[in-house]
This record gives sequence, structure tokens and C-alpha cells, in this order.
Amino acid sequence: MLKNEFWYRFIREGQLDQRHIRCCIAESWKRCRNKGVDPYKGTGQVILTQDELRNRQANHKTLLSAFEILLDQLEPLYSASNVIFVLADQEGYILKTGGNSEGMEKARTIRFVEGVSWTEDTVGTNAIGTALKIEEAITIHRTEHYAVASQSWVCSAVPIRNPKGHIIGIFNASFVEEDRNVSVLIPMIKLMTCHIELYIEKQMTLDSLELLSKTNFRLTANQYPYQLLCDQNDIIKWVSSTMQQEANKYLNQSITCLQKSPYIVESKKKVYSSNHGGVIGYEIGLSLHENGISPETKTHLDHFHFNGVKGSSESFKKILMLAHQAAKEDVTIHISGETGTGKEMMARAIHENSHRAGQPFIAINCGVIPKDLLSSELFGYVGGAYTGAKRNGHKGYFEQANGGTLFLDEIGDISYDVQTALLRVIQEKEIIPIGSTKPIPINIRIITATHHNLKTLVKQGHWREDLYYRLYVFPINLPALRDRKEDIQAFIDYFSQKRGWNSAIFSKSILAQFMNYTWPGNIRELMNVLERLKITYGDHLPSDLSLEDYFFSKEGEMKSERDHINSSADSPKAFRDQLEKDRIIEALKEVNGKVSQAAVILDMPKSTLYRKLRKYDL
Ligand SMILES: Nc1ncnc2c1ncn2[C@@H]1O[C@H](COP(=O)(O)OP(=O)(O)OP(=O)(O)O)[C@@H](O)[C@H]1O
Repeated sequence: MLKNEFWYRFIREGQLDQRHIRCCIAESWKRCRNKGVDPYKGTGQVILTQDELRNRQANHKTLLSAFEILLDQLEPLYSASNVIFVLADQEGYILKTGGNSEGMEKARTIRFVEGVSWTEDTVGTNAIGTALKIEEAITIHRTEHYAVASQSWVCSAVPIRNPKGHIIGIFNASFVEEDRNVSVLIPMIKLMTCHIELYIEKQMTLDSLELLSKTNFRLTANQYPYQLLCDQNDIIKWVSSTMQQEANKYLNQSITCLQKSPYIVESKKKVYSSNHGGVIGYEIGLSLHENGISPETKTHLDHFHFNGVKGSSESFKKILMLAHQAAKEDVTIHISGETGTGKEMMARAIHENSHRAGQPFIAINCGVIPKDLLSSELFGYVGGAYTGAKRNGHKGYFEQANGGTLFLDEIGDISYDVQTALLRVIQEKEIIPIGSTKPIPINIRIITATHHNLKTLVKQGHWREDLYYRLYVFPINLPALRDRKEDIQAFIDYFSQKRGWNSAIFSKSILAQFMNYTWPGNIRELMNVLERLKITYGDHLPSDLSLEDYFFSKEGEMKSERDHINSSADSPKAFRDQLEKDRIIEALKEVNGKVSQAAVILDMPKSTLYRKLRKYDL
């Protein structure tokens, strides 16, 4: 049987002789038949306009350069034979052809030329179209082509991939000679394709470097406070200093990640290479959504379960939004904020809204555990590890929290040695209890908190920079109560209701004093003041009562205290401690020294209160 008899049988009768037709060809013919491709046509039919072709070529500048450089080098090869080389894009449009002039002339007769679509759907089974379909290199011999127009050709095509493995084009070699040894064709073209891919990779690195050198772009800087640079593939490569805090979240992510962010893309402008004139990336100008919350996230906020006052202030809504995102992503979180702003409460809420809910949540205040005991408390020890150790050893907090969340409060207070050990645990995801050699795998989310400015501690050399970056992955900065005063009424209602008090008894004058005060002890102090008023007056709160004696500090003193807090890294702790000590004394006085009752008033476990009594020598 003549070779094209198999083709005739399929076209006329739909018969496929599996012994003589390669499987990949049989599959392709079936696809062509299903798509209704006309086997008696098969010359190029779908043709781009000049402008469309120019646009496609501009979008594939690097690919074209690589192809043209290769063509120059292949000149001795094609001048001696009628081979032609074809570059197509990832959609099968021919971007460029080159090679033997006689071969090019023949190619023109079937419209195998620039700007023409050369897919299976348009011209039937062919090397370019079928290679795109099966995502593999393929040679199509003469009558294996579905359409007669191409049946005097032998063509080989290899997909060109970018460094991520995505197909960005096709490199094809075609010729019309009868008796050529085609077995070397595919390896040869694969080698050439490798050259193209290496060239593209090198060029992408150079483009990336050039893009980063353009970070001082001014065009959008005055217009938009937030800016990004993306590479050609829309991957974020640089964020402006106004977004620096969130750099970790966005760098090397696709720009589509902004859809769930508080930012809106306002402008996108091409960045051209000064070297080759092609597009190397985009300048993106951003603005904030109204209230800094994207509409999508806003609808999700209600689903974040928070066991306390959410309030209505925009500042806290933003925090809830961040917490909601953080809860879903299992990232390491650092919560900062003044004393009593609800850092532990937020850490717990994040845990409860995460996939780790139901697993342990362990909260430790690193600041109150004696420095020499902290390591053994965190990492545990085996029996007989050191003098004074428990006989059966001790399970450290890391192990206790395994599977869940470990909240390390006052992380700024830990020693350099503990920092080193902590870094190791984060990197290795295992702990080795003191006195043991056997590592225990650990799978937890770490949330840290501090009133210190960790960055300052790093600058001063007290804190390991590498650990800082490990912990500071997702920062959440809780607002002070004075910055969310619109929530004060909600807090009054909440705490009053919890203690069975009617919040309607607060006169306008008392509420005004609440609103005018600066709340250095934040929510905890507000809770305390309410508690003391309740104990003192019950339901008979005088409407003209002056709260001066109930507030931690008079307004004048308060201001200087706050200035003091802001000016030094160490003083807030002393200030906080004083505040806490005063609270404890007050509570004890009120219940005639009964620790368990004082613990209820102070809203802390009895064991914590005992620890604090020791700490403050009470
Ligand atoms: N949004 C809220 N709704 C109701 N109660 C809250 C809220 N935020 C905090 N509280 C209460 O305020 C008190 C202080 O909160 P928390 O201990 O979480 O603060 P903190 O910032 O961790 O304090 P510190 O820095 O002193 O450790 C707790 O009794 C907590 O229950």
C-alpha cells in the first residue's frame, strides 16, 4: 500500500490502521476530523494584520532576538539545503521565518509565513500545532500531515519553555526534500531550542537587574503613594518604601495577589529596556481602598470569630482584616501594641480562626520567667538533666503546643542564647530537650508579641537580625485605646453586661471623662476602672462623679508619661509593671487580700496572680 493510502482510508472511510499509523498521529487526525478541518485545504487561513503581528513580535522580543541570533549561526546549514526555520508563539502564530530562500519560496505557496496561525485547528496535523497540543517535540512526515497542502513537507517542532517550565513558543525546522535522514532532526532542533532557552534565561536575569535599577521611577510617585515594579510575567519584584512593612507578603508574588489586599491598581505602565528596547516589566501605581479594606475582604470580616469587642473604629477593622488573613495563612505573626491593647486576646482569636483551632493554644509571658529557666520551660528537659530538675523530666511549652499555636509574649525580653535556640527551632522545626539528643518534630504556629520595638533592639545589637526576620513575617500593630475612642461605648456596654451592670447609669459627664482620657493602660485599664466603679457604687453611680482618682494618672502626668514611653525602649516595661502592681494592690485591698477573689477581679488565673505577687514582692 502506498504511504498515503492510510491517510485516504481515514479521510474517506474513517478507518485507522494502528499498525502503520503512529498513535500520536492517529489521535491528532481524530482531533482534526472532530474540529471539521478541511483535509483538502490546509493552506494558512487565519492571518494577523500587520499591526497585530507587530504587537505579538513586540511581546516576544527576547524570543525573537534569540531566534535571530541562532539563524545567523545556522547560515552554513541552510545555504546548502532547503531547510527553513520557523518561530511560533505559544498560540501557534508564526512570528518569524528564516532559512533557505528556495525553501522559503515553497513555504509561501502554502502560506506557511509570518503572521499566520499554524495550529491543528487551522491547518490540521502539523509539527507546530501538534507539538503545542501534546506539549512535546514531534516530527511530522509528509502524509502524516492532515491536510494535503503540507504533505510534501517533513517538519520537526520543539516547545520552548521559560525557566518556570511554561511553553512560550515553538521552534520548528521544515524541508521538502525526498530522501533526507530525519532521525537526527529532533535531537538537532532540541539542541538549538536549548540555546534559545539559555539565552532567554540569561536575558531575563539581565532584565530583572535592569528593572530593579529603575526603582527611582518618578512618573507615578507623586500621584500614587504606593508603587510596585513587576517583571514581564507580572511577578512583583519591588515595593515602595511606603509599603515596606508588607514587602514580605507581596515580593515575588503574582500581581493578582493584590485582589485580596487593601490596595487598588490605579495605573500600569510598561518599563522598557535601555539595552534592547523591549518591555522588561511594569510600574504599578496603587491607592488604598476606602478604609483600607477591599470589598472582598469586607464581606469576609463577619466570618472572623472574635470573642470580644469588635467595635466600629476603622483602625480596629483594619486589624481584624489583617488577623483574618493571617489566620488563614498559617504564617508566623508578630503582634505589637501598648500594654492592655489585647495582644493575647488577638493571638487567641487568630488561633481559633485558623485550621489549628481545637489544638492547644499555649501563651507564655517570656518577661516573667526567670532568664535562666526560660530555655528549660520552652524546650523541656529529660529526667536528671540538671540538679533540681524534676525526676521524670518536663515537657516544654513547644511540645505542649505541638499541633497548635504558641504565643510568646514579651519576646523582646529573651536572652541572646534563647534567641539562638528559638531560631534553630524555627529553622529545623524540631526541639531537642535539655539533656537529650533525640530531636522531637514540632509543628506549630508561633505568634510573638512585645511592647519593645524589635527593630531598635536589632539596631542596638541586643537582638538577632535573622530571628527578627523569621518572626516579623506578618506584623499586626494593635491601636491604643485613645486611637479608637469611638469604641469606648461598646467596651462599656460589653464589660457592664459581663458583670451584670446596667450601662445606662453612666451620665453624660462620666462618659465625657472617659472620652477625654488618654488610657495609658488601654482596654485593661478601662476594664479596671469600670470594675472599681461597680464595686464602689453598685447601681448608684453619682452623675457628677469626678473620675480623676479612678484613672491611673491625671491628664498632665499622663502626657509626660507617654512621652517618656515613646522615647525609651526600656521605660515602658517599668511603667507597665508599675501599672500592673498598682492594679493588683487595688484588687487585693478590695477583697481583703483574698487571692482567688482578686484573680477574678483582675481577670487572670490564680497561678498567674501568685507569680506576679512573687514578682512584685507583695
Ligand atoms: N477587644 C476586646 N474586647 C474585650 N476585652 C478585651 C479586648 N481586648 C482586650 N480585652 C481585655 O483586656 C485585657 C488585656 O488584654 P490582653 O491581655 O490581651 O492585652 P495585652 O496587650 O496582651 O497586654 P500585655 O501587654 O499587658 O500583655 C484582657 O482582660 C482582655 O480580655
